[in-house]
Amino acid sequence: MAYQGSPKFTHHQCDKIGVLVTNLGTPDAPTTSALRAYLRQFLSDPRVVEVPRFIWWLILNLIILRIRPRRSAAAYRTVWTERGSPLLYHTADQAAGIRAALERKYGDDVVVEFAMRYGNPSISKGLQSLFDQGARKLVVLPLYPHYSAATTGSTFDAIAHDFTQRRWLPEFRFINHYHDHPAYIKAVATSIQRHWDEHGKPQKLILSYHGVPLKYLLKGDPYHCECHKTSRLIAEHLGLEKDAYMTTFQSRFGREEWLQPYTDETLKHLPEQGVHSIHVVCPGFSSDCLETIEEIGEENREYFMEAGGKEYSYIPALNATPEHIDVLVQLIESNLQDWHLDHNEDQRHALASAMETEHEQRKGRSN
Ligand SMILES: C=CC1=C(C)c2cc3[nH]c(cc4nc(cc5[nH]c(cc1n2)c(C)c5CCC(=O)O)C(CCC(=O)O)=C4C)c(C)c3C=C
Ligand SMILES: [Fe+2]
Ligand SMILES: [Fe+2]
Repeated sequence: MAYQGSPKFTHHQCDKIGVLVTNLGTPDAPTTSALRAYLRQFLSDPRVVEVPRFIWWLILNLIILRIRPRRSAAAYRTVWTERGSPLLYHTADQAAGIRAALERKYGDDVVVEFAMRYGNPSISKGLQSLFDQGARKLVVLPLYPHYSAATTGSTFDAIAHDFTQRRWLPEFRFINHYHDHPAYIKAVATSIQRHWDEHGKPQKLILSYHGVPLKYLLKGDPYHCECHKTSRLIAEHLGLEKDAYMTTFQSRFGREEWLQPYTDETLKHLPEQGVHSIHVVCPGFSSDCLETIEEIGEENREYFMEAGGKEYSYIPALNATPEHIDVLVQLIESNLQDWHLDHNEDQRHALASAMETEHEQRKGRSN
């Protein structure tokens, strides 16, 4: 087994802290073939679909990958922009915002990259870039406020898998979740309040989260509980009574039962219960993407209006707003604590040349 080394390392370089910001990933293009490649990688992940491998291989290859890519490509075309997929450019903008903020404070002692769990840019590419820039300590921030084995857990797997191929591992911190972090709660609540200042307050606020199969909750995944906690904290922040808000779960996939209540079914029935004006916010999505822009912004709006709803609006994700960058920088900084940053250039060079000499002498001896 040949482990990948760090050939670019020199003793003159200072140890840097690398920050890898990750997100789910998105297809390279809104085409059937790009969707097939993306969905194959995504849906082959045993963290995402917990069905016995051989049975799932048959279902995936004989049914899903023959039907879904074309349908999903058409959906992606409705949200695609000049900068590509919204998920990709929002994540790129978030990383740029974090990089600028950390650079102001730490100069080039902290380096920042972003990567995607599925598709491009890959996690291994992001890590390689950080190591090439001299990172010897690493903070990974998956942009998922809520922990689920299917998302955060799977991101950890990808990092760990990359590490199994490397010779020199960094010191490593992994941000597990931030669903109840006061700064995150405040940022989401403030964005809702701002939306209300502009558009007025609706009868009900719907907090819609991406669903997962019910069996994941029953097996002990904390995702469901964390989503409910986020909703409660946001409602408390906004001073909402219990009947003024509701937590729902969207983006169901396949036939088995997922977390309930389902967003689409809920919206189809709210008007008959006397609720005609709603705003929907998706606190689990750190960036707008297909599942918010198309599914919540378009599809679910139609369900609600067709059922007799009168007013509907989607409150955008935090994306790369300064308030969101602040939250993410706070999360990262609290994970840098006690990591020594050597700002003293002279001292660093003196130490490095002493080490270089020693290194050369040792090499000389062993020749
Ligand atoms: C098949 C099971 C799926 C599970 C479990 C799942 C969990 C999960 N997903 C997100 C966040 C996102 N998912 C997105 C798209 C998406 N999700 C699934 C399936 C599962 N997700 C599919 C098949 C797709 C692809 C789109 C489609 O074909 O409909 C996205 C958007 C990506 C984009 O490019 O815009 C996000 C974001 C979370 C947070 C989660 C569990 C906690
Ligand atoms: Fe998903
Ligand atoms: Fe729960």
